[in-house]
Amino acid sequence: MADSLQTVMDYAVAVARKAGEVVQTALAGDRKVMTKSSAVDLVTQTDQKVEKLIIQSVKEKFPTHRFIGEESVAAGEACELTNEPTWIIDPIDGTTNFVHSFPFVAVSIGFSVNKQVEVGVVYSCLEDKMFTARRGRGAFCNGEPLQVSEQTDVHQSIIATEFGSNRDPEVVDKIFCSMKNVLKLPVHGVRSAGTAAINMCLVASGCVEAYYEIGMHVWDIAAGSLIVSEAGGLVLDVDGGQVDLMSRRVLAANNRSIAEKIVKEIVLFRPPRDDALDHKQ
Ligand SMILES: O=P(O)(O)O[C@H]1[C@H](O)[C@@H](O)[C@H](O)[C@@H](O)[C@@H]1O
Ligand SMILES: [Mg+2]
Ligand SMILES: [Mg+2]
Repeated sequence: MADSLQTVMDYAVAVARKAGEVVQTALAGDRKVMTKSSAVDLVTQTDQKVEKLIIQSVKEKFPTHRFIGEESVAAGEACELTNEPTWIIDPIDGTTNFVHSFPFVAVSIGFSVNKQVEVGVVYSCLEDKMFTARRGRGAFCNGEPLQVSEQTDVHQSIIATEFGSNRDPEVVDKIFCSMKNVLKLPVHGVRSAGTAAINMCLVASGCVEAYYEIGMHVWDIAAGSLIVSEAGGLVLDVDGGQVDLMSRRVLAANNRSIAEKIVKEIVLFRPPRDDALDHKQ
């Protein structure tokens, strides 16, 4: 598999770039907005078109590989991570940004074998930044090596998180409570890029010390998780334990010292797992 992983990586980069071009072109036109799990969980025809393009392209080259794609799962496909080679796809991470032309939008493609992410590609289309990682081979942005921040003092840190798309009052209260706790540590700032994949690439790039979220999905974080760990960071559960990609909980941090401080401030809850949730809306 070692050499074929490079073939997978090269193909994922080419497909992500092609997908990014479609996203950019679509930004110039009208976007028909539909909703999924809630009134603020948005999807457009471009999300669906880009996902089809990625899956069709990959199937031509790797006909036996499996897929977990955000929009295919929304249409009723199983969200099951097996030991088989699997492409984990978010065609547009940051759909709300895309709808509003807020300029952080990514194509995220992870590739896993034995349930372990081996290749991660995040293409931040509007910045034209191609983030890539292969397990054991480092993380890169447009070919330049990435390294997480060396900061160990949480008070000198910027922390990224997201509001998600669940507007259940109890969940919103927990999200805000965690955010308030982090802000009051104090930290230099709290930020939301509006895309999990780009938040993770910001950790990998050393611009923010940590990103945490409860409620995102496996396709939001599969590629980014490898990019963070290959840039020297840690990817954990929000309770500080081992990350489970299907659990919809993640904490990516530059180092353990920062991670431990953030873990203490997060109000924990467990959304339904990706492999247990009925995603079809
Ligand atoms: O739906 P997209 O835009 O692919 O992904 C977003 C999630 O829906 C949202 O819950 C999360 O907060 C955001 O970070 C993620 O990228
Ligand atoms: Mg997403
Ligand atoms: Mg998406």
